[in-house]
Amino acid sequence: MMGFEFWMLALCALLLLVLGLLSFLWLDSDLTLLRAAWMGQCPEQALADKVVWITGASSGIGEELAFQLSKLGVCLVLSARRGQELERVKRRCLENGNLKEKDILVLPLDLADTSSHDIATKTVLQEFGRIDILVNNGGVAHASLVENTNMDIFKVLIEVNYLGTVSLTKCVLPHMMERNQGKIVVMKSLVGIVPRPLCSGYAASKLALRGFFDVLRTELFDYPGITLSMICPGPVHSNIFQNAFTGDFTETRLPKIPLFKMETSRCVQLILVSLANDLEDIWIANQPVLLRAYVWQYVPFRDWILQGRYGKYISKVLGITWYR
Ligand SMILES: NC(=O)c1ccc[n+]([C@@H]2O[C@H](COP(=O)([O-])OP(=O)(O)OC[C@H]3O[C@@H](n4cnc5c(N)ncnc54)[C@H](O)[C@@H]3O)[C@@H](O)[C@H]2O)c1
Repeated sequence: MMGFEFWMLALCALLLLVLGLLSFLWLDSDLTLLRAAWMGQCPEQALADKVVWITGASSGIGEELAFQLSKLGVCLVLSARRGQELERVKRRCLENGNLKEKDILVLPLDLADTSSHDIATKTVLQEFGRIDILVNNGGVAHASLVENTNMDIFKVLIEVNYLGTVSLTKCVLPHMMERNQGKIVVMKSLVGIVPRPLCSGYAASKLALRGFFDVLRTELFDYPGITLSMICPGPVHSNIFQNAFTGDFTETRLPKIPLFKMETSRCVQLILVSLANDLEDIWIANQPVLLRAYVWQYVPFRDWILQGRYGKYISKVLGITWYR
C-alpha cells in the first residue's frame, strides 16, 4: 500500500513538473514581470500625467512606446535624428491618442553628438517644467563577423548606444536628483546576456550599459525616488535589422539565424508594466529565446553541455552557435 502511495505521489510530482515546464514554454517575459502584469499597478494609473522623453522615437520600439503612451495621457518628448519621421510619429499619436498638440514636443537629437544633449535637456525643461521618465531607447546594431568588422563600426556602436545614453542620462540626472523623483529606462538587449554571433560590437555596447547603470544604481542610494529600469528584449519586430551596419558600412547581407521575433506592441505593453511597477531588470522574449536566456544564466556547465553532441544540435536549433 505504501508503495502504491509513493508511486502516486511521485507521478503527481512528475506531472506537476511537466506542467510547470510546459507552462514555462508559454511565457514571454521573466516571472517578476509576469507577476507585475497580473497583480501589480497598471500603466494607465501609474503613468498618467507623466512627462516622458523617448529617444529613438522615430521607429520600432520607440515609436510604439510613444503611441501606447499617448493613450495614457502623458506629455511626450520625441527624439531621434530625423525630424520628419518624428513629425509622422507625432501625428500618429495625436490621431489615435488622448493628447493635444501642446502635449508632444518633437526634439531632433543625435545621440552621438553629446555636445547637444545639455541644450536639449534645457529645452524639455523649459517646455514642460520637468522630466519624469527618460527612456534611453535609441540605438543601432550591426550584423558582421568580428573578422570582417571595421574598427569604425565598433566606435559608432559605442558612441551611439553607450556614450550617447550615458551623456543624456548625465544631463537629466541633476534635475531628477533635485526633485528626488524620476525614472530612467535603459534599453539593453538579451544579446548582452546570451552571446549570439554577428553582433560582437552591439553586445559589448549593451554590456557596457549594464556595468554603468548597475554602478549608478548603487550611487543613487540616497535618492530612493529615482528608479532605474533595465529592459532586455530578445528579438522584436522593428527596423533594427534593416538599419544594422555591416562590416564595412557597405554590404547588405543579413544573418540567416532563426530569430523568433516578438510583436512590437506586445514588447511595449510589457515595458509599460515594468515602468508602472518600477521593475529593475526585466527580460522580454518569445520562446525559445527566453528559455535560452534562462539556461545561459542559471545552468552550470552550460558551455560543456551545449558543446556536447546533442548540445550542438540543440544550440543549432536555438541559434546559439554560428555554423558557416
Ligand atoms: N528590435 C530588437 O530585436 C531589439 C532587441 C533588443 C534590444 N533592442 C533595442 O531597442 C532599441 C530600439 O531599437 P528598435 O528595435 O526599435 O530599432 P529601430 O531601428 O526601429 O529604432 C532605433 C531608433 O534609434 C534611433 N537612432 C539610431 N541612431 C541614432 C542616433 N545616433 N541618435 C539618435 N537616435 C538614433 C533611430 O532613428 C530609431 O528611431 C535599441 O536600443 C535596440 O538596441 C532592440
